[in-house]
Amino acid sequence: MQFGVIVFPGSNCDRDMVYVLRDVLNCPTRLIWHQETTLDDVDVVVLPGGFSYGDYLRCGAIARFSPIMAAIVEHANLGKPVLGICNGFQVLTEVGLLPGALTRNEGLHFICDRQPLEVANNQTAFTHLYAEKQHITIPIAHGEGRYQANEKTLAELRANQQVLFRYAGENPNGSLDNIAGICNRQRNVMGMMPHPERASDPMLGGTDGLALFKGMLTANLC
Ligand SMILES: NC(=O)CC[C@H](N)C(=O)O
Repeated sequence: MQFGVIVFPGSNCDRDMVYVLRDVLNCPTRLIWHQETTLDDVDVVVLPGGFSYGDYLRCGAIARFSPIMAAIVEHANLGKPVLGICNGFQVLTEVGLLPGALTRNEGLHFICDRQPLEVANNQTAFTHLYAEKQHITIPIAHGEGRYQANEKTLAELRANQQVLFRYAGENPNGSLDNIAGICNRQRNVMGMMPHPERASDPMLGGTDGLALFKGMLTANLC
């Protein structure tokens, strides 16, 4: 199973992601510059965190027009897996592969902390190695992480069990319904604001993120 990690101008978590996938988990992984236009050799697409295009306009609003995005939309529409972390989650909502939007944090500050999360749904290819309602700790680092959606979208997310992670304890950014991560209705596209790649090596102080990547490897995704 080959992973492709997309690099936009301003991405800064792409190497961390490659380190986890290639060095920690031994998976074939390649970086994909945003100007590439095909994903033929890639099974799983990962959009990493960062500050694509300097977060101008809104986070992810410009990256959404990068040449590689057409191939990513096609990949997703074929039912193949796509994972977006933080800025990657923002790009996925901007391009319409995930519902809702990420807006300025309630406190209007960039926040960087270790954050407790609750696993809201473990019945997906991404989360099946976690226990239902398991509490984990994953770092957050964002300025626009406040998840928002209209009533209809929120009702659909709940009805279809598309909320995969919720903030536990204090809600750090004002996200609706404490939402930290969601998937699409078909369950092959997922996005989350916290950074599991920063919690996948004991050297970094925690390994609670590793089950997400291991889950993808063992889920028979492709
Ligand atoms: N770590 C990240 O990916 C940050 C995303 C984005 N630049 C924000 O501040 O919200």
